[in-house]
Amino acid sequence: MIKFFYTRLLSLRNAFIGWWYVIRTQKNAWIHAVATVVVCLVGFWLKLSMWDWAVIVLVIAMVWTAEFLNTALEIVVDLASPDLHPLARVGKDVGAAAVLIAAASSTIIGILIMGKPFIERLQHLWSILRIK
Ligand SMILES: Nc1ncnc2c1ncn2[C@@H]1O[C@H](COP(=O)(O)OP(=O)(O)OP(=O)(O)O)[C@@H](O)[C@H]1O
Repeated sequence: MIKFFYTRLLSLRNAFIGWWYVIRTQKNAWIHAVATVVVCLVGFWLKLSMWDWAVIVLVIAMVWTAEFLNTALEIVVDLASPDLHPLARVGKDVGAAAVLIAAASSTIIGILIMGKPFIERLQHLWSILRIK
């Protein structure tokens, strides 16, 4: 039983090492991190509903998952094919496409959920400033 929990703890530790590797080495991950913080701050500011948050968390997780899998793919491709190879290129390009699709669709979903309330909030603020 103790061994079971110990090995689960080790797995968790490995997952965090992988997570830190992505944060440390992938420039795209820095963009995702900034986008994640900005989206969460704006979401709190707009007081999004529970369901809106559920969708936002889902699409944020989708982008991060795509980035993590793409990084894993890049590393395995580099390991298997250190020299240039057309198949290695296709493998990496397809991985990059997955991140692109996740990021683009998340942006659209973010705009659909937060676009209208964000503009309404700005208009509200603007009307308060004009009265003063
Ligand atoms: N071994 C290879 N053989 C052929 N083409 C490759 C190889 N490695 C990389 N490429 C090409 O170079 C591109 C960039 O690959 P690289 O490994 O530098 O990814 P990256 O710059 O880290 O990607 P990202 O910007 O998504 O993090 C790939 O999408 C692919 O088109």
